[in-house]
Amino acid sequence: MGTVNSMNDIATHSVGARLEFSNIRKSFGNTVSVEADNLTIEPGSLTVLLGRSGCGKTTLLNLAAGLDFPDHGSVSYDNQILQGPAPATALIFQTHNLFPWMTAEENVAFPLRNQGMAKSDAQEHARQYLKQVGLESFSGHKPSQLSGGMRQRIALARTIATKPRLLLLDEPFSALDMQTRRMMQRYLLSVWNDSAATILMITHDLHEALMLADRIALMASSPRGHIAEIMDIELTRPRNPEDPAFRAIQQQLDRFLEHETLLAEHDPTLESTDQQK
Ligand SMILES: Nc1ncnc2c1ncn2[C@@H]1O[C@H](COP(=O)(O)OP(=O)(O)OP(=O)(O)O)[C@@H](O)[C@H]1O
Repeated sequence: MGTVNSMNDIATHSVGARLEFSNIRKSFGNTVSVEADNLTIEPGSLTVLLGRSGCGKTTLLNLAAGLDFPDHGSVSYDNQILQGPAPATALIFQTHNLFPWMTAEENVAFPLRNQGMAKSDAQEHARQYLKQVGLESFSGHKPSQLSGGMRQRIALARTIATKPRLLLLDEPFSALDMQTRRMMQRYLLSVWNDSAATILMITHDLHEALMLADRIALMASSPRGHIAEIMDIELTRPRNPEDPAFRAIQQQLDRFLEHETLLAEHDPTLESTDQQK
């Protein structure tokens, strides 16, 4: 579930957070999960992390959220080293984490009420955000009465309603059907345009990465979690998958992932570690 740490976080921030990973290394036992020399996520940017399964993407996202800490190096948020949960930050995972006993509207209103918003205002806001994800007529339904895709849309509405300065997304749309997925991508882009939030997102979907990102950080499996390359994606928006420039970058990314998969096939330590997950 998204977390926002202070009452002032609501609707008052217009500038996204700046993140900086400096010489970080994070291990679990003997497994190095992430090793990144330097990665800066500029305020208001939309960065996508790409890499094969098990290369350390989620670990990096957890470090950005301040839910975990590097063994070496540091993660800074607006030039302050993170020593606890990152402020004004929301996380969305593949699964939704809605409260099952609450209706869709109550779920979206809950964090707003927590931040001190009056009940009627929170309800009104919740209905507006549900409308934006096409679910206004389901505001009285409980999660169990809705499809997985609808629940994920409510989770996104609930998170966006809190107006985070940093939005961390771990494959948020991977469980959605293609049509809903495209709709959510458009919604995320409009939220990004309107809010100036900084977004750091993991996806395995190259099409999604190229439709959304203004930067793509390619993570390698060997050494695990190493940032192999950072690409600025300068395609004009709205993006067109038929654009030859779009397809050329997609092919380049495809080749990177193919190469990574081949490497992993020849490195049993990478495969066996993944299987432990
Ligand atoms: N809590 C943990 N305990 C032990 N090992 C872990 C832990 N978290 C991650 N790892 C290991 O660190 C490596 C990176 O995991 P991580 O989940 O960050 O990869 P990922 O790129 O997000 O993978 P996926 O795309 O499959 O979600 C893996 O080898 C994983 O097994």
